This record gives sequence, C-alpha cells and structure tokens, in this order.
Amino acid sequence: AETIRFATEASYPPFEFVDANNKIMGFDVDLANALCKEMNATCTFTNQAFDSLIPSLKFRRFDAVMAGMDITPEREKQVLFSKPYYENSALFIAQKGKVADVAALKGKRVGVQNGTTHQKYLTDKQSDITTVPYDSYQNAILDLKNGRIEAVFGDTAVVNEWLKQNPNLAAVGDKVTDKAYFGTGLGIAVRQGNSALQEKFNAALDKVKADGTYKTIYNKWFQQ
Ligand SMILES: NC(=[NH2+])NCCC[C@H](N)C(=O)O
Repeated sequence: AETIRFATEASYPPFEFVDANNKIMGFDVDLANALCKEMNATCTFTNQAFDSLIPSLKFRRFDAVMAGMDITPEREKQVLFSKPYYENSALFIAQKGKVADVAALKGKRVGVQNGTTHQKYLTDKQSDITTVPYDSYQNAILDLKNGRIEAVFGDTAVVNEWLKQNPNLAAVGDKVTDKAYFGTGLGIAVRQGNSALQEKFNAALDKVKADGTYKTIYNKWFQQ
C-alpha cells in the first residue's frame, strides 16, 4: 500500500496534540486515518513547527499537511488544498472580567502562533494591537495566565478547549470570519502539481461524509 506522510503541529487540541504516550492524536489524525483507509494507504504523522509546514511540504519532506490549516488565497499561491473539511472561525480569549471587548485590546499585547492566519489577520487588520508571536499556543496561554499578554487569538474550537480547561479565562467579542483569513474552512494541503493526491483526498472526503464516518469523528472531538 501507498504511504502518505503527513506533517502537523501537534499542540492544538482538539485538532492535534501529543498524548501521554507521545502519540499524535486528534480530529485531524482520526480524519486522516479514515481518508487513508478509503484510499488503501498508510498514514504517518510528524510533528513540527507550524511556520515550517508549508516549506517542508515544498521540499518534499512530506506529502500532505493537516494542521487545522485555513484555506486562504495567500496559501493557495504556494500549495493545493483539498475541499474544506471543517468550517472555521477565530476568537479572542482573555482573563475573565479583564477585557470588555475587542476595541479594548487597542495598544495591548495579544499572543498568536507564528505563521498562522491569526497572526496575519492582526498585523493586517488590527494594527493597533501589538501582536506577540509564539512557537505554540500552549506558551501563549501560559503568558496570558501570567499576565504577560492581555489576550490570545486562535481558532474557535481550540479556544473552546482552553475555556473548558481554564475557568479563569473568557472569550472576548464575536467570532471573526473574515473570508481572506478564516472563513473558507480548513483544508489538507498538498504540493502544487499534486492534483492526483488532492483528488484522492476529495473523493475520500465525499465518501466519509456520505457514509457517516465523518460525523462520528466530528462528534467524538467537538461534542459540547
Ligand atoms: N496545528 C496548529 N498549530 N494549527 C494552527 C492553525 C491556525 C490557523 N487555523 C491557521 O491556519 O493558520
């Protein structure tokens, strides 16, 4: 069977994270395995820095990237995406009672992961906010709890996970769905020119959506 080498950045539950046995788990991993099963392929997952995922894909170190990655026009200049497999949006989080709304973040420090759409959105659209880049969202949340930054900006499903774990944090403002950054959905990235793999992923996605497998995996990771 064909082996498909996936790369991800696994500090992003529920999409991907490393468990106590050092195994990469999460919604993306379960979905990838279901797709690979459809495709009669074997999936492997490697964990590395988020901002290195697209460069590594281009260098052929991997065949695909699945990392809670938004399909954006800018990334589409560098890679091919599958059809969207998850509808996405973004949300700010802060210490409970400390930040009234997004406007109150003017001049304040907000943490994001390096290379993400969150970082790009803040620098492009909210230049009054001081963007503080982190290698992982875990480190951003630590600094938020320590008061070194005022807020963190991340994907809604991931923010909801942080809220569950940290009762002293609260969401700030509404979900952000600006199409250029978050509104198109998450996709699996493959190299430009590898439309063969892109089409296989798309066909497998249709299949797992139609037969209920997608729904089962979705409910496992996103039930409220
Ligand atoms: N595995 C991760 N750390 N993913 C971060 C993804 C953040 C955002 N959805 C993006 O596409 O840029």
